[in-house]
Amino acid sequence: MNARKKKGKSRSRSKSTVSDIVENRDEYFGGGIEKYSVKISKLMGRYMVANVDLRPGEVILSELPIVVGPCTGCKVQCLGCYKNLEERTFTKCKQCGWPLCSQKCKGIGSIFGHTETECFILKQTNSARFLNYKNVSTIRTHLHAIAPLRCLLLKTTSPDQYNLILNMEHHNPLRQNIPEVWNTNQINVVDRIIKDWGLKEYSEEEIHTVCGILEVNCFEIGHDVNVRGLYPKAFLMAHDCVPNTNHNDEENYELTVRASTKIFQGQAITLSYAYTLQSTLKRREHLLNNKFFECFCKRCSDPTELGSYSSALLCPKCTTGIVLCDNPLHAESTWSCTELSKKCPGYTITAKSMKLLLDRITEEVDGIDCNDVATMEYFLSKYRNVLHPKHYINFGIKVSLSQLYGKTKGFLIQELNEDQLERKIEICREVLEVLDVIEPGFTRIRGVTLYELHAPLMILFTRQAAEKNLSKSEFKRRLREIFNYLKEASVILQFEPKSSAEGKMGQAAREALKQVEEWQKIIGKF
Ligand SMILES: C[S@@+](CC[C@H](N)C(=O)[O-])C[C@H]1O[C@@H](n2cnc3c(N)ncnc32)[C@H](O)[C@@H]1O
Repeated sequence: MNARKKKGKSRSRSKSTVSDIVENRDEYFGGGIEKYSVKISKLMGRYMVANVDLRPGEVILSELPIVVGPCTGCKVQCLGCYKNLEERTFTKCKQCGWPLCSQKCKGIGSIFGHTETECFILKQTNSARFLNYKNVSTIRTHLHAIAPLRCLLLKTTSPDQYNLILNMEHHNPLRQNIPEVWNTNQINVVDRIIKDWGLKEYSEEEIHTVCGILEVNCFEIGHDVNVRGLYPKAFLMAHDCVPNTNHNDEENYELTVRASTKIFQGQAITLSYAYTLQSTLKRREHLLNNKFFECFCKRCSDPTELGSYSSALLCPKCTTGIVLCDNPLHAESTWSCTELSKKCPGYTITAKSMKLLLDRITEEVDGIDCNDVATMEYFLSKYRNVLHPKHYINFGIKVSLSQLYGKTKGFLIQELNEDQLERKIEICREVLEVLDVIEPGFTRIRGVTLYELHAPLMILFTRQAAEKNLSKSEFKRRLREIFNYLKEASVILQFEPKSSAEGKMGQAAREALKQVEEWQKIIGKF
């Protein structure tokens, strides 16, 4: 699961209507000191609401996981630390024979790694005899059973934690009717545990339930590793396509959830289970197939996606009109030109044709090298009369360009000419305009984009200041602008892990800010 409206306007977008609230659930409510309480609605089940007004950046909760394990669809990983083992030499656990990065892996015997109990069970069941080390990639599917096994082992080692897990949503009745989901779990998890390993103390239904709980409630965590974690409280946050929280996890998998915007008392505390930079169609499809519910949030219900135009096309008939989905809550809905004046003779496209068009364009984008600035710019130009400038496909390209200008070979920041610096500024501003709608407030991507924006502004400023082309007031205005972007970037990025790319960017922002503050001392307050 993952994490955002303009500051100060959040109250109007509280997720649950009063009539939707059925009952208060106080069992998660720790003696009045928690910043949230749990309510239950017919639509969403249990969900968190703020007990007090929460400021952007404020910690809502911090907690260790109940269970950590490999994701489904992962590559072959170390059972202790989850390093990808497919592109490196590795070893087998001397006891149980399952893959490890080394006999000294720090995850051996660790509570969120390869525990003694797990090792004992995997050894006792002689489970490694099913692992074909001659064809390593075949081991991938065997790892699907590890996280479910870790949950099941809690039944004896920590019954309280097991009961906490069993209290989570599994959507068995819905998942049972999706063969790809149910049958895959039957083969990779249920049959593996019961038939191959002979662990008959668990029923098929119980194992399917645990699989469902992991699918519905896990957070994707870990740094440079493909890991999922089940947390005792954070799972209670409801989904919203413009969430109001952000989260991070530390080396020890501790998860910290912070408010990304102001959250008013009584408002739902939300995160996005889908990728916010995608279109409504894609997000809703993901939520239905992976989280088993239909999203009816304000963004999904609005053809303009709250003015972010993430799904909008340009009209091929009148060329100025915007083509939007007639009913975004129906995947099969037609799309029409919304130009109301007489300029457009009328344009409608079926859902099927729209899908074909977007699939073709997506294939083209997927073929672009992730460092190829020129081809990305060519793509934007090629589709300038087809895709709305803020369409999610264009937006993805612009996010990449906002970072590539100044960073990639041939486009290093000091090498950029004035036009290229202006282009970086233009793209960063366009990206921020959309982010202010779909990922507002203290969000990682806003922090990064603000930092990216300060850099070309600073270079242009120093070049022009050196040429003495600036009046005193212009000098101060430009410096103030840079200062403000840097300040916000450093505030947002201070919450990122120090060793991460974003954490390092936060550090760089703080250092650049100090330099600007030094100039301020010389030239006076700007
Ligand atoms: C991680 S759980 C959240 C906790 C869950 N509501 C409970 O009572 O255990 C995710 C599930 O909550 C429900 N849910 C969360 N957000 C929702 C939303 N915006 N609309 C409808 N259902 C939602 C869906 O059933 C989803 O599969």
